[in-house]
Amino acid sequence: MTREIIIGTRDSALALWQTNWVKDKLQRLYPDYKISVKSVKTQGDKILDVALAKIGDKGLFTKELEVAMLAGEIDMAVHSMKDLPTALPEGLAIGAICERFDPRDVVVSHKGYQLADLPEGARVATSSLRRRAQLLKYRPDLTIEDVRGNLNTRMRKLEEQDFDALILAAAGVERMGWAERIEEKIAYDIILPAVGQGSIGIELRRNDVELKQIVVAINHRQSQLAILAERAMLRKLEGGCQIPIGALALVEGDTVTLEGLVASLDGTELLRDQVAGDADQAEQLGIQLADKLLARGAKKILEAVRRETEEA
Ligand SMILES: NCc1[nH]cc(CCC(=O)O)c1CC(=O)O
Repeated sequence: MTREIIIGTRDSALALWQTNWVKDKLQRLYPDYKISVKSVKTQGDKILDVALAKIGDKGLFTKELEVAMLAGEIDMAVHSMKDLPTALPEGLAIGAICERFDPRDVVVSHKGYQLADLPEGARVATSSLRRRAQLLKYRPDLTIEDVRGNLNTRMRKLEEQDFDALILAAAGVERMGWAERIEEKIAYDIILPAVGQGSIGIELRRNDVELKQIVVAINHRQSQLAILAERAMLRKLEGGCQIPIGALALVEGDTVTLEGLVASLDGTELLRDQVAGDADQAEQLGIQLADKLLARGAKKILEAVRRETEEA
Protein backbone atom coordinates (compact mmCIF):
# COMPACT_ATOMS: atom_id res chain seq x y z
CA MET A 1 0.00 0.00 0.00
CA THR A 2 1.26 3.47 -0.79
CA ARG A 3 1.19 6.04 1.94
CA GLU A 4 -0.22 9.53 1.91
CA ILE A 5 2.28 12.37 1.61
CA ILE A 6 1.34 15.59 3.38
CA ILE A 7 3.13 18.69 2.13
CA GLY A 8 3.34 21.62 4.50
CA THR A 9 3.45 25.21 3.31
CA ARG A 10 3.00 28.79 4.44
CA ASP A 11 -0.34 30.17 3.38
CA SER A 12 0.83 33.14 1.31
CA ALA A 13 -0.21 33.15 -2.35
CA LEU A 14 3.41 32.68 -3.45
CA ALA A 15 4.01 29.79 -1.05
CA LEU A 16 0.82 28.09 -2.22
CA TRP A 17 1.81 28.54 -5.86
CA GLN A 18 5.21 27.00 -5.13
CA THR A 19 3.72 24.13 -3.17
CA ASN A 20 1.22 23.30 -5.90
CA TRP A 21 4.02 23.43 -8.45
CA VAL A 22 5.94 20.83 -6.44
CA LYS A 23 2.82 18.78 -5.77
CA ASP A 24 1.93 18.63 -9.48
CA LYS A 25 5.44 17.55 -10.41
CA LEU A 26 5.42 14.80 -7.80
CA GLN A 27 1.90 13.67 -8.58
CA ARG A 28 2.73 13.32 -12.27
CA LEU A 29 5.79 11.22 -11.44
CA TYR A 30 4.01 9.19 -8.74
CA PRO A 31 0.34 8.90 -9.68
CA ASP A 32 -0.28 6.18 -7.08
CA TYR A 33 0.52 8.32 -4.08
CA LYS A 34 -2.11 10.45 -2.43
CA ILE A 35 -0.47 13.86 -1.99
CA SER A 36 -2.17 16.56 0.03
CA VAL A 37 -1.33 20.09 1.16
CA LYS A 38 -1.61 21.51 4.65
CA SER A 39 -0.94 25.19 5.33
CA VAL A 40 0.73 26.46 8.47
CA LYS A 41 1.02 30.08 9.62
CA THR A 42 4.59 31.12 10.40
CA GLN A 43 5.89 33.94 12.60
CA GLY A 44 6.86 35.86 9.48
CA ASP A 45 3.25 35.75 8.30
CA LYS A 46 1.87 36.88 11.66
CA ILE A 47 4.15 39.78 12.57
CA LEU A 48 3.51 42.23 9.78
CA ASP A 49 4.02 45.60 11.41
CA VAL A 50 7.67 45.33 12.44
CA ALA A 51 10.61 45.84 10.09
CA LEU A 52 12.13 42.49 9.12
CA ALA A 53 15.59 43.65 10.13
CA LYS A 54 14.42 44.10 13.71
CA ILE A 55 12.73 40.74 14.13
CA GLY A 56 15.38 39.14 11.92
CA ASP A 57 15.29 35.87 13.80
CA LYS A 58 16.50 33.00 11.69
CA GLY A 59 13.80 30.77 10.27
CA LEU A 60 11.01 33.28 10.57
CA PHE A 61 9.20 31.75 7.61
CA THR A 62 10.18 28.14 8.20
CA LYS A 63 10.26 27.25 11.91
CA GLU A 64 6.59 26.30 12.40
CA LEU A 65 6.81 24.04 9.36
CA GLU A 66 9.84 22.32 10.83
CA VAL A 67 8.10 21.80 14.14
CA ALA A 68 5.08 20.30 12.34
CA MET A 69 7.38 18.02 10.38
CA LEU A 70 9.20 16.74 13.45
CA ALA A 71 5.82 16.14 15.10
CA GLY A 72 4.73 14.07 12.10
CA GLU A 73 1.87 16.42 11.18
CA ILE A 74 3.39 17.01 7.76
CA ASP A 75 5.92 14.91 5.84
CA MET A 76 7.77 17.56 3.90
CA ALA A 77 7.89 21.31 3.59
CA VAL A 78 8.23 23.39 0.45
CA HIS A 79 10.34 26.50 0.97
CA SER A 80 11.82 29.34 -1.01
CA MET A 81 15.45 28.35 -0.62
CA LYS A 82 16.29 31.94 0.20
CA ASP A 83 14.12 31.81 3.33
CA LEU A 84 15.60 28.55 4.63
CA PRO A 85 18.34 29.08 7.25
CA THR A 86 21.69 27.45 6.51
CA ALA A 87 21.58 25.38 9.70
CA LEU A 88 18.64 22.95 9.81
CA PRO A 89 17.25 21.44 13.02
CA GLU A 90 18.52 18.04 14.08
CA GLY A 91 16.63 15.32 12.21
CA LEU A 92 15.76 17.38 9.12
CA ALA A 93 17.47 17.61 5.75
CA ILE A 94 17.11 19.14 2.29
CA GLY A 95 15.69 16.40 0.09
CA ALA A 96 15.73 18.27 -3.21
CA ILE A 97 16.48 21.63 -4.76
CA CYS A 98 14.36 22.27 -7.82
CA GLU A 99 15.42 23.98 -11.01
CA ARG A 100 16.09 27.60 -10.32
CA PHE A 101 14.07 30.34 -11.98
CA ASP A 102 15.58 33.73 -12.82
CA PRO A 103 17.55 34.71 -9.67
CA ARG A 104 17.56 38.45 -10.38
CA ASP A 105 15.83 41.21 -8.49
CA VAL A 106 13.47 43.41 -10.46
CA VAL A 107 12.05 46.92 -10.42
CA VAL A 108 8.26 47.31 -10.27
CA SER A 109 6.97 50.85 -10.68
CA HIS A 110 3.49 52.10 -11.50
CA LYS A 111 5.27 55.23 -12.73
CA GLY A 112 7.30 53.26 -15.23
CA TYR A 113 10.74 53.98 -13.78
CA GLN A 114 13.87 51.92 -14.23
CA LEU A 115 16.70 52.40 -11.71
CA ALA A 116 18.74 54.72 -13.90
CA ASP A 117 15.87 57.12 -14.55
CA LEU A 118 14.53 57.43 -11.01
CA PRO A 119 14.51 61.15 -10.11
CA GLU A 120 16.96 62.50 -7.51
CA GLY A 121 15.91 61.40 -3.99
CA ALA A 122 13.24 59.01 -5.30
CA ARG A 123 11.53 56.72 -2.75
CA VAL A 124 12.30 53.07 -3.35
CA ALA A 125 10.60 50.39 -1.26
CA THR A 126 12.28 47.25 0.03
CA SER A 127 12.65 45.63 3.43
CA SER A 128 15.83 43.80 2.46
CA LEU A 129 19.10 45.12 3.85
CA ARG A 130 20.91 43.47 0.95
CA ARG A 131 18.85 45.38 -1.59
CA ARG A 132 19.09 48.61 0.39
CA ALA A 133 22.89 48.52 0.64
CA GLN A 134 23.40 47.79 -3.04
CA LEU A 135 20.85 50.37 -4.17
CA LEU A 136 22.54 53.03 -2.04
CA LYS A 137 25.94 52.07 -3.43
CA TYR A 138 24.57 52.52 -6.96
CA ARG A 139 22.44 55.61 -6.22
CA PRO A 140 23.35 57.23 -2.86
CA ASP A 141 20.65 59.87 -3.42
CA LEU A 142 17.75 57.38 -3.17
CA THR A 143 15.45 57.23 -0.15
CA ILE A 144 14.94 53.60 0.84
CA GLU A 145 11.58 52.90 2.48
CA ASP A 146 10.63 49.81 4.46
CA VAL A 147 7.79 47.69 3.12
CA ARG A 148 6.55 44.50 4.75
CA GLY A 149 3.96 41.88 3.97
CA ASN A 150 3.43 39.30 1.28
CA LEU A 151 3.71 40.16 -2.40
CA ASN A 152 0.07 41.26 -2.74
CA THR A 153 0.45 43.62 0.20
CA ARG A 154 3.68 45.10 -1.12
CA MET A 155 2.20 45.69 -4.55
CA ARG A 156 -0.75 47.47 -2.92
CA LYS A 157 1.55 49.62 -0.74
CA LEU A 158 3.55 50.66 -3.80
CA GLU A 159 0.55 52.64 -5.00
CA GLU A 160 -1.06 53.47 -1.65
CA GLN A 161 2.15 54.98 -0.30
CA ASP A 162 3.06 56.35 -3.70
CA PHE A 163 6.58 54.93 -3.76
CA ASP A 164 8.51 55.52 -6.97
CA ALA A 165 9.60 51.90 -7.22
CA LEU A 166 9.46 48.57 -5.42
CA ILE A 167 12.22 45.96 -5.58
CA LEU A 168 11.21 42.30 -5.63
CA ALA A 169 12.57 38.95 -6.76
CA ALA A 170 11.83 38.14 -10.41
CA ALA A 171 10.86 34.60 -9.45
CA GLY A 172 8.10 35.67 -7.07
CA VAL A 173 6.69 38.31 -9.40
CA GLU A 174 6.62 35.91 -12.33
CA ARG A 175 5.09 33.06 -10.33
CA MET A 176 2.30 35.40 -9.28
CA GLY A 177 1.63 36.16 -12.95
CA TRP A 178 2.75 39.78 -12.82
CA ALA A 179 5.61 39.61 -15.34
CA GLU A 180 4.20 42.54 -17.31
CA ARG A 181 4.63 44.80 -14.26
CA ILE A 182 8.41 44.38 -14.33
CA GLU A 183 10.13 47.55 -15.58
CA GLU A 184 13.67 46.22 -15.29
CA LYS A 185 15.50 43.05 -14.42
CA ILE A 186 18.39 44.37 -12.39
CA ALA A 187 21.84 43.41 -13.69
CA TYR A 188 24.01 41.36 -11.32
CA ASP A 189 26.68 44.05 -11.21
CA ILE A 190 24.15 46.42 -9.60
CA ILE A 191 22.36 43.98 -7.29
CA LEU A 192 23.63 40.52 -6.47
CA PRO A 193 20.67 38.32 -5.41
CA ALA A 194 20.07 36.64 -2.07
CA VAL A 195 21.54 33.22 -1.46
CA GLY A 196 19.17 30.67 -2.98
CA GLN A 197 16.91 33.25 -4.60
CA GLY A 198 14.67 31.86 -7.33
CA SER A 199 14.86 28.28 -6.16
CA ILE A 200 12.34 26.08 -4.39
CA GLY A 201 13.60 23.47 -1.95
CA ILE A 202 12.11 20.50 -0.15
CA GLU A 203 12.86 19.81 3.46
CA LEU A 204 12.05 16.43 4.98
CA ARG A 205 12.83 14.17 7.91
CA ARG A 206 16.34 12.79 7.58
CA ASN A 207 15.14 9.25 8.36
CA ASP A 208 12.25 9.24 5.87
CA VAL A 209 14.06 7.05 3.35
CA GLU A 210 10.99 6.41 1.20
CA LEU A 211 10.20 10.09 0.74
CA LYS A 212 13.85 10.94 0.10
CA GLN A 213 13.85 8.53 -2.83
CA ILE A 214 10.67 10.07 -4.16
CA VAL A 215 11.76 13.72 -4.07
CA VAL A 216 15.21 13.26 -5.64
CA ALA A 217 13.30 12.90 -8.89
CA ILE A 218 12.64 16.65 -8.84
CA ASN A 219 16.13 17.65 -7.76
CA HIS A 220 17.98 19.73 -10.36
CA ARG A 221 21.67 19.02 -10.10
CA GLN A 222 23.02 22.30 -11.44
CA SER A 223 20.71 24.38 -9.28
CA GLN A 224 21.53 22.22 -6.28
CA LEU A 225 25.28 22.69 -6.74
CA ALA A 226 24.89 26.44 -7.23
CA ILE A 227 22.76 26.83 -4.13
CA LEU A 228 24.95 24.58 -1.99
CA ALA A 229 27.92 26.77 -2.93
CA GLU A 230 26.02 29.94 -2.02
CA ARG A 231 24.76 28.48 1.25
CA ALA A 232 28.23 27.34 2.25
CA MET A 233 29.45 30.89 1.81
CA LEU A 234 26.58 32.27 3.88
CA ARG A 235 27.04 29.66 6.63
CA LYS A 236 30.71 30.52 6.93
CA LEU A 237 29.94 34.24 7.12
CA GLU A 238 27.27 33.43 9.71
CA GLY A 239 24.78 35.82 8.22
CA GLY A 240 21.04 35.31 8.57
CA CYS A 241 18.79 36.47 5.77
CA GLN A 242 18.65 39.94 7.33
CA ILE A 243 22.26 40.85 6.71
CA PRO A 244 23.51 42.56 3.55
CA ILE A 245 24.99 39.49 1.92
CA GLY A 246 24.48 38.54 -1.70
CA ALA A 247 25.67 35.65 -3.82
CA LEU A 248 25.24 34.02 -7.16
CA ALA A 249 26.71 30.76 -8.39
CA LEU A 250 26.55 29.78 -12.02
CA VAL A 251 27.28 26.22 -13.08
CA GLU A 252 28.54 25.55 -16.56
CA GLY A 253 29.56 22.03 -17.40
CA ASP A 254 31.84 20.95 -14.59
CA THR A 255 32.68 24.44 -13.40
CA VAL A 256 31.06 26.59 -10.74
CA THR A 257 31.64 30.33 -10.68
CA LEU A 258 30.56 31.85 -7.39
CA GLU A 259 30.31 35.56 -6.78
CA GLY A 260 29.62 36.98 -3.33
CA LEU A 261 29.13 40.28 -1.57
CA VAL A 262 29.11 41.73 1.94
CA ALA A 263 28.07 45.34 2.49
CA SER A 264 27.56 47.88 5.23
CA LEU A 265 23.96 49.06 5.74
CA ASP A 266 24.48 52.27 3.77
CA GLY A 267 26.43 50.54 1.00
CA THR A 268 29.51 52.72 1.47
CA GLU A 269 31.58 49.68 2.39
CA LEU A 270 30.97 46.93 -0.09
CA LEU A 271 33.17 43.90 -0.69
CA ARG A 272 32.59 41.79 -3.74
CA ASP A 273 34.68 38.87 -4.90
CA GLN A 274 34.51 35.62 -6.81
CA VAL A 275 35.95 32.14 -7.01
CA ALA A 276 35.68 29.39 -9.60
CA GLY A 277 36.36 25.70 -9.49
CA ASP A 278 35.14 22.16 -9.90
CA ALA A 279 31.40 21.57 -9.58
CA ASP A 280 31.94 18.65 -7.20
CA GLN A 281 33.73 21.07 -4.87
CA ALA A 282 30.76 23.45 -4.72
CA GLU A 283 30.60 23.72 -0.93
CA GLN A 284 34.35 24.11 -0.55
CA LEU A 285 34.16 26.98 -3.06
CA GLY A 286 31.59 28.71 -0.89
CA ILE A 287 33.87 28.45 2.12
CA GLN A 288 36.82 29.64 0.04
CA LEU A 289 34.90 32.71 -1.07
CA ALA A 290 33.79 33.47 2.50
CA ASP A 291 37.42 33.22 3.63
CA LYS A 292 38.47 35.57 0.84
CA LEU A 293 35.86 38.12 1.91
CA LEU A 294 36.76 37.71 5.59
CA ALA A 295 40.43 38.28 4.76
CA ARG A 296 39.41 41.56 3.12
CA GLY A 297 37.53 42.82 6.18
CA ALA A 298 34.04 41.30 5.94
CA LYS A 299 34.01 40.51 9.65
CA LYS A 300 34.25 44.15 10.65
CA ILE A 301 31.44 45.08 8.28
CA LEU A 302 29.18 42.27 9.53
CA GLU A 303 29.82 43.08 13.18
CA ALA A 304 28.92 46.71 12.59
CA VAL A 305 25.72 45.66 10.78
CA ARG A 306 24.69 43.39 13.68
CA ARG A 307 25.31 46.18 16.18
CA GLU A 308 23.34 48.69 14.14
CA THR A 309 20.36 46.40 13.49
CA GLU A 310 20.15 45.50 17.17
CA GLU A 311 20.13 49.15 18.17
CA ALA A 312 17.57 50.16 15.57
N1 LIG B 1 11.51 36.98 1.48
C1 LIG B 1 10.30 36.74 0.76
C2 LIG B 1 10.54 35.95 -0.48
N2 LIG B 1 11.00 34.69 -0.43
C3 LIG B 1 11.15 34.23 -1.71
C4 LIG B 1 10.75 35.24 -2.56
C5 LIG B 1 10.76 35.18 -4.03
C6 LIG B 1 10.84 33.82 -4.64
C7 LIG B 1 12.21 33.23 -4.68
O1 LIG B 1 13.23 33.89 -4.43
O2 LIG B 1 12.28 32.02 -4.99
C8 LIG B 1 10.34 36.33 -1.79
C9 LIG B 1 9.79 37.61 -2.28
C10 LIG B 1 10.81 38.64 -2.70
O3 LIG B 1 11.92 38.69 -2.15
O4 LIG B 1 10.50 39.45 -3.58
